[in-house]
Amino acid sequence: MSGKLIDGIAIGKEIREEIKARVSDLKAGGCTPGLAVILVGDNQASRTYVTNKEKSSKEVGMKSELIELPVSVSEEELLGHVTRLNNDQSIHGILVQLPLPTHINENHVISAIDPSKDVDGFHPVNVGKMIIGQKTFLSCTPYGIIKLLERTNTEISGKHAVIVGRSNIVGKPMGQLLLQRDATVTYCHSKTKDLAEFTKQADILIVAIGKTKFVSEEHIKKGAVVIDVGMNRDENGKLCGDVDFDKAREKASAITPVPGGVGPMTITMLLKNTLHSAEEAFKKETCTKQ
Ligand SMILES: Nc1nc(=O)c2c([nH]1)NC[C@@H]1CN(c3ccc(C(=O)N[C@@H](CCC(=O)O)C(=O)O)cc3)C=[N+]21
Repeated sequence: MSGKLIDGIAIGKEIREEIKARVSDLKAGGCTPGLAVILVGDNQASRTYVTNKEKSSKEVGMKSELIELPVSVSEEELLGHVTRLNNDQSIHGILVQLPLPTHINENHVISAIDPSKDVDGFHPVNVGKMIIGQKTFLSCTPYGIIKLLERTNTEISGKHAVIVGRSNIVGKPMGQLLLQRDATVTYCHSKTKDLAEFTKQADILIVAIGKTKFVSEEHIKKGAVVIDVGMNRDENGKLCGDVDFDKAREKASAITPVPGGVGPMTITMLLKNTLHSAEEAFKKETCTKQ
């Protein structure tokens, strides 16, 4: 057996076409959705993601503002930029690219973003709303994975979802979103004993640990849907996931590749959240005329 490929590029493109149409409606009403991205330092990987985000936002007709700050920037100065963007009516989404240099407290920065512009869904208020099922910005990667499952008609209700990884931005919110959709959820992490015993029970296996080809056929139940959130570089500098794709595909019924799986969906959901924020501003008549 060879599992079906879950094509994040194609599904992302479909959703971005829908976003583009709605952006065009908003612009016809005089409101241009605006996304601001703050990039601190010059980490090459971060720069690549940020460039992709800018390109994609322009493609759907949004305004994109990149604020580049030196690695030596103080927390106070960074917070000053956040405050300025909070008060800028032409900006509907603010993203501070993580990780930040160690002399800056990430929690301070995330908490300073106006929750109504927190298109990453990282602000404690939005995380809280997400957990209790209130409408809010959902963290882009887990949200994108839900869309991948929905658009491939993967049943979630009653299924056993096993999440490997418990980060605040992927693993934890992922489990909550699946729980809301009536999955039975198991979290595994670096201290889990006998990982394969758990992952082999998964109908839906989500892997977000950041270790190249860590998960392989011995971890996977026949017919499982496998979602690879990993973004690693192998010894040749080639982008690869946390899952040994070729071996895992033999057992999976469907699987995401890296690249071309979860990554393009993350960016798409960021645009969707930004659109949403602009639509709310438009309704409240606080979206400035461009
Ligand atoms: N505040 C914040 N929000 C984020 O959403 C955020 C962040 N910080 N820090 C870094 C991570 C990483 N991330 C990715 C987004 C898209 C791709 C993506 O599009 N990947 C392509 C390949 C890109 C390539 O070729 O290098 C793919 O998988 O097909 C990857 C990674 C968002 N992040």
